[in-house]
Amino acid sequence: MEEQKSIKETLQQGASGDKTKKKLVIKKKAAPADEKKESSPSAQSAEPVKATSAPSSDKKKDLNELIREEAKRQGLGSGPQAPSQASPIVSRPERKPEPQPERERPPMDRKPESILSGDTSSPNYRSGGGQGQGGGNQGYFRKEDRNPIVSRPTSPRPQRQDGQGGGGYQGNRGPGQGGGGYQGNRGPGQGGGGYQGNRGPGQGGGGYQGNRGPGQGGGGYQGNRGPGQGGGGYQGNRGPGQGGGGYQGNRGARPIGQGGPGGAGRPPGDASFGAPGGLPGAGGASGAKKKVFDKEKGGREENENTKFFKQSFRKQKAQAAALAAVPKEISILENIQVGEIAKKLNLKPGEVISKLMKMGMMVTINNVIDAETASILADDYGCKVKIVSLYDETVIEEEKDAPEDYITRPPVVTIMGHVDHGKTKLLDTIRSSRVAEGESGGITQHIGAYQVETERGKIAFLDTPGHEAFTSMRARGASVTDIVVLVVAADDGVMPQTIEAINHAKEAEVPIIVAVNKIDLPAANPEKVRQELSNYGLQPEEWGGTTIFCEISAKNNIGIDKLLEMLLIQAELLDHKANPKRKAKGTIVEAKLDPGRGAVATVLIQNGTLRVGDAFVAGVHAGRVRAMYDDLGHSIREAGPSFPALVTGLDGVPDAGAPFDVVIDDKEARSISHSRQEYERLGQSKNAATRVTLDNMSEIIKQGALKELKVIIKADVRGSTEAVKEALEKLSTADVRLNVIHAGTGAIVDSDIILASASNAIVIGFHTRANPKTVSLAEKEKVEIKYYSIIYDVVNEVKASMEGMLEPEKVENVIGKVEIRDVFKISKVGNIAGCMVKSGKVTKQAHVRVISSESGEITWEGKIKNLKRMKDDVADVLTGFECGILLDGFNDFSVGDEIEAYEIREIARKL
Ligand SMILES: Nc1nc2c(ncn2[C@@H]2O[C@H](COP(=O)(O)OP(=O)(O)OP(=O)(O)O)[C@@H](O)[C@H]2O)c(=O)[nH]1
Repeated sequence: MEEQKSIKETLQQGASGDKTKKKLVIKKKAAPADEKKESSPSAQSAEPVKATSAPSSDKKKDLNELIREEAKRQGLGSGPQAPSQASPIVSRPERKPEPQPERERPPMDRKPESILSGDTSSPNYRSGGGQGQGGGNQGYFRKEDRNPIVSRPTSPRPQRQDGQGGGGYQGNRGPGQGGGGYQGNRGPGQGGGGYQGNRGPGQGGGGYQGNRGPGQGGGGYQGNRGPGQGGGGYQGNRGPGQGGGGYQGNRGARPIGQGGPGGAGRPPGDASFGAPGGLPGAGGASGAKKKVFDKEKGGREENENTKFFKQSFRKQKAQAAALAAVPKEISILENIQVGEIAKKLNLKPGEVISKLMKMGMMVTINNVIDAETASILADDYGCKVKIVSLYDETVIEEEKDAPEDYITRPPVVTIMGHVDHGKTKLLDTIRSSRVAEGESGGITQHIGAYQVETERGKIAFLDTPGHEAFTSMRARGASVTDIVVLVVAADDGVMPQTIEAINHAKEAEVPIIVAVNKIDLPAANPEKVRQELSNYGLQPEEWGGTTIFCEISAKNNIGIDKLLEMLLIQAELLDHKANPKRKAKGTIVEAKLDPGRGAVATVLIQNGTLRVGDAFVAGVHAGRVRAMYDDLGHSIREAGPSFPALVTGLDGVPDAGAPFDVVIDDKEARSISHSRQEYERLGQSKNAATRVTLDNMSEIIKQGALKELKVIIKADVRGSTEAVKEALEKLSTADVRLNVIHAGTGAIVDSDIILASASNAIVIGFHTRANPKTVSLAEKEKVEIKYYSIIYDVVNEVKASMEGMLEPEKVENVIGKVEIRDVFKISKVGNIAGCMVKSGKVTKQAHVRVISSESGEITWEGKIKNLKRMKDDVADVLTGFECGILLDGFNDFSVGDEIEAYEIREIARKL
């Protein structure tokens, strides 16, 4: 009773504004141990009936009376009243009594003053209305108590779904609900304590909350309300979109979207306690409490709670809206900037950045992520990622044209086959025979492609060594060839590159015509070729298959006409059409920087007609046709479908296989070129991750992503090529096949790199090197070139790589390049190379290799015996200085050869 007295005193004092006795309330926390026990869940659990009729009910009665009394004193009325009455309590909804258990009065720990003053900061704040408990603020409990208001531990809890927490009676509910206090049957996503009526999903907050629509949050008493409201404190019945803490009356009269704690007589959105908008007469009473409320800690909490609820609600709402806007599929390049993918996903960059951070990636808006990361990210938003090429990403809109304008165009033919089987000779024979037929006039020049005219019609040939043109174009996703002529030497039969060519053609779904070449040779065995090719799915027509075989001799011009005829018959069957009336569209066959004319490109027109003056985009470059030539050097004004034209007027050298499109004007051309260059820059780092190297090989094998290790071997002599090839092929295991896709002699050249790039292969140079241009191409394409001089090293290293047991890597660091400008023969000493250091430096201690200026091959490797500058022995000589070099045991060098100086460093492998 002493305690009750204290409370009463407190209430009275609180109402009169005297704050000196507030400490009395705090005393409540130190309630007698037995009383505490009674109200504790465990005690209630043991004796539920007793618990409900325990002395606490007396306390409750007294307390209720006190509160009513106080409420009356303040003119707030009691019990459920009509909303028209000028009292916040009056405006509470009438609730039908829920089938609730009897309640136990909670321990009191809040300051009554704050209750009376409208402080509903505690999420557990509850005010009655249901169960005939009358109006007035009644019942409050500490957060820690969880559910002191309704403690029915023995009441069987109705079945509920996952994610529900909180004590006290809780009706059937959906998932994700938490909070204490009585809570009626509710939808998912609700949290909060205190009595909460039947509600829709997405509600949170504590305290009494009437039956409400979805999306509401906030603590304190909140009447029946429309959707989208948040905020704490007492809030009357209101329209949608209103939030705010503190007491807020019925807001029917206020505009939608009000927030902030309410306040007496304040305008909407005012951040303080106020009167219910639209309810006359309440302003005075509530306004009197304003000061108290503001100074109370509870007020601050209220604001914080309100802010929190509002923020989290807004966040949820924004997230839901954002998710709805994410497309089902996006297309990206292999690499994409964070900002760019956010744009494509219709999300804010911040959202994407935080998602990536959750995935363990610290990124900024400008960072680039790879396609795999992008896919995982997009997948989280239910969006699929399609990886496209640079040119797909910057598609140039197709011109609409009439079907009746389409006419049959000449076929485009690529010649492919194994090395030395006669591809070049065949092309030469076809071309020279035509030139000989009297078409000469201009200066014949090699432009990489040409058209020939036969009695039956025209044929365009791509005049570049088969694999290089075909593969580089395929590597860039271009498909220009209609028919492949597979040249197989009748005396040699099917060889690795023959098979490679078949596979390339099959992959590109291009029909093959076989030209069995060199039938003039005595060793020719065309039947054997037929037999061998049958094993690769090329059944000759005469054997009941579908493949046309032509026996020819490119050298002696035998069977060439027949071959051309067969090509045209095949073309008729394919019936490729094009519209010469539309803007030109084609593919770059080859391009280079011409000293006199700048960048020039051979363009194979695939559709439309190209004219001098047309603005165009070629790959990542823009231009305007300044001049055009045919393969004979004749200046031409226009070029129609299947015509290969040499074009000048480009602002850069495009890649072979890049698309060529005529656009409206220079401005459009420059704009497309600019975006492509941007995308290209972003994509530069992409290859590193996907290319196979000796370092990452075992990891890729382990991931199961590598079933076949492709290798290109280049060696100084044919014997070495075969030996290395044989030794490497033996390394094939059940899991990984080692496939030498190309083995040749001579220096490593661009076409090796292009093939390696298209096939994801590594290049092995055995006693041979790549020239600087090829090295930079390899760097650009991220193709690994490994040099060896001992076959044992090649085998061991590749084997170790496949098994993931690499020794520390010996890294060769080229420190300088020296050109031999003179050779001095000195008897008994040997030949002294009179040199100029072209780059870096040469040191006495360095390893050196001599590279032949003629073949590009390494002719010797070893150490320097003597390094002299003028007459002095020196330790090193720097760029731009002359020096004399005596090699340790090698004299067979010539003027023009290069000496490469290098160091060898050992570094640990990073697998
Ligand atoms: N006897 C004979 N020799 C031929 C014939 N066709 C080509 N050759 C010879 O075979 C050799 C190789 O011919 P190329 O045309 O260079 O062969 P390729 O397939 O283009 O070779 P790569 O460009 O190295 O791939 C040359 O010496 C030609 O003269 C032919 O029909 N008969």
